[in-house]
Amino acid sequence: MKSGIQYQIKVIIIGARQVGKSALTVRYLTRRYIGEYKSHTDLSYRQVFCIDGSSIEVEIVDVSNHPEDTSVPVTRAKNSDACVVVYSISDRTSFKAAHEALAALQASSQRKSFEDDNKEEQEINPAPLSVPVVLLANKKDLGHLRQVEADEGRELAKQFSCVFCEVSAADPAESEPEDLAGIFNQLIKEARSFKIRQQDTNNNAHNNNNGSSNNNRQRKRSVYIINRMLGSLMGRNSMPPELPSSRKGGTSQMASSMPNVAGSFRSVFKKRSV
Ligand SMILES: Nc1nc2c(ncn2[C@@H]2O[C@H](COP(=O)(O)OP(=O)(O)OP(=O)(O)O)[C@@H](O)[C@H]2O)c(=O)[nH]1
Repeated sequence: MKSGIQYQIKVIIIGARQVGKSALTVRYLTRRYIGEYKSHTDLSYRQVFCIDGSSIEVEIVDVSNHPEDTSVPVTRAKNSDACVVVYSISDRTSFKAAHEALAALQASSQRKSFEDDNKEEQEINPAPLSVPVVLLANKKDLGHLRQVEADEGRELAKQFSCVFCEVSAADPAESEPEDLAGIFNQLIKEARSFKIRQQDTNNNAHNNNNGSSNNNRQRKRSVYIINRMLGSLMGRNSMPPELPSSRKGGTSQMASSMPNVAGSFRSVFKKRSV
């Protein structure tokens, strides 16, 4: 990390083709509106911001869509710290694509938490999105061509617990209460808090793992001691006795024929195990 930089945040902008992803990114970074962008590759912008006294290097990746592919390339959102999903209010297909993108993001969050959480609970309460997400309905200035109502966007955002805003890269006066810069800054702040929480969780998990490997080492040592004691009680080449199983409600053949040894085994086990 460069000196003076406290955090690095990667924000991914995804959405269907021609919804204004580049126009919104450039509007945020330069406060200007540039009408035409011709690019078939992802555009990456880096800028250092001072937000709430923290120096944050923000990388914004404006994800390009393959001209023949109508789906949103959600896999690009992997390894990002925040995500902006864009659709155009004058294009219902782009709204549908945004819905699919949010569902795919949620599915990938769910897969991640399935690996270590209670699966039944996950089925009842779907996992929240794994990174902070904002849903932006762009081209608000094109009200006369509107195909998607603001309430539909709001409802969709509610369904996926993300922030929603109708904006216009072309005409900022059309944006909802917060300006575009306010929305992006809020998202970056949220991503920073998210990252800090995640680092804390990882550190705790790491410490717990160290603790359990120490326990494992101690457990191995106690098993070794038990084996040695059994060896001296029964002679080197004898097989260790089976422990009497209280669950089965009976004693093993070996234990009943050698009650003293079984008793010793149990007391040794109790004393030495951890
Ligand atoms: N009226 C209006 N037009 C917009 C707005 N934002 C973008 N546009 C126009 O929409 C078209 C597409 O804008 P881009 O920013 O290139 O959209 P994109 O999503 O990056 O496009 P792809 O890279 O093809 O996926 C351009 O002609 C822009 O001028 C807006 O807020 N209002």
